[in-house]
Amino acid sequence: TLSPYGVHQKHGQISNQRRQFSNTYISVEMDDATGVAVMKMKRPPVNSLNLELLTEFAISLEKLEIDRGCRGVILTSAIPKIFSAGLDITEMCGKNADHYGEFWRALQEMWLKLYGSNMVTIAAINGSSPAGGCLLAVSCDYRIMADNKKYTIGLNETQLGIVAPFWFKDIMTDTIGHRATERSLELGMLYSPTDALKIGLVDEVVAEDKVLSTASAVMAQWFAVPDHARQLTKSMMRKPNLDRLVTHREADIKNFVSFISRDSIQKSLQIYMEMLKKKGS
Ligand SMILES: CCC/C=C/C(=O)SCCNC(=O)CCNC(=O)[C@H](O)C(C)(C)COP(=O)([O-])OP(=O)([O-])OC[C@H]1O[C@@H](n2cnc3c(N)ncnc32)[C@H](O)[C@@H]1OP(=O)([O-])[O-]
Repeated sequence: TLSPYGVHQKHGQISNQRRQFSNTYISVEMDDATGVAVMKMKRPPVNSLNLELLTEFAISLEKLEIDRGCRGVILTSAIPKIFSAGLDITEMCGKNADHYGEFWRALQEMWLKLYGSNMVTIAAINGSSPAGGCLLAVSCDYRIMADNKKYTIGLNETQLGIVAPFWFKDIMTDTIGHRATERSLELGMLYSPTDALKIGLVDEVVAEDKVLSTASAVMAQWFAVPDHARQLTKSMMRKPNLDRLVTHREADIKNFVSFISRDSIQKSLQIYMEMLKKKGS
């Protein structure tokens, strides 16, 4: 009952169809022949992660997780030149404490689903990927970035006067090591694809038009390993980080809400937003 990619039989027959579902900000194309879903973020102009996008992201992943035909997800962007600009700064500015709490909880939820997924997750980074965009990429099993020196990736939070929480830091440390993370996070560094490859922040840099095809080829390699063995290994590697957030989830929300509500932090974010708008005009 297994195809060459190990696709399970569903409803008694192997289906050879592409299925699509689309929300406002996320579209998913599921290929039943390969067991691979391509999940695209589509929130112009820069795929900034607002509450709705984060919620749709978590729901879409959950749907794929329970879909027995789906073994892997390629995460990418429908917007040229931008993977994701990270958290939507307007969600963290001028709102009330309840809103900040709800927003942070949605971010945690999305991350627990993505980082904790049983599926093979591959980030096809087809554009810039700062802060929360980098978090998405680093939470996947494998990262392929488009070779364009205008694109950058990294956790640049300190440049905005804000601080990446412990769970961003933990997975960055697991990816590039303690010393590189310390320097990178303190300085809020953004790396070109070549530099990101050098420090191991991405696994491969390929021509822009080869990002998706490379992701499919890498997926086939990961599918060659029996699912149960790969999944148990992934869980063994990632469980401590997942447990740490689950255990400290409420404290993490409280911490974010009190930090982001400070006048000085609100001022920093406003100045950063004005700078972004000036640059764009
Ligand atoms: C608490 C700790 C955790 C925090 C984690 C985070 O992720 S913090 C987030 C850290 N993230 C960053 O530091 C990334 C900041 N963004 C950038 O560096 C660049 O936008 C870019 C390189 C992603 C794209 O460059 P480009 O030249 O292609 O595009 P452009 O620059 O011309 O922008 C177009 C429009 O989008 C707007 N807008 C942009 N980003 C955001 C946002 N995150 N949110 C909201 N809005 C945003 C921008 O103002 C402009 O609006 P306008 O004027 O049309 O009304």
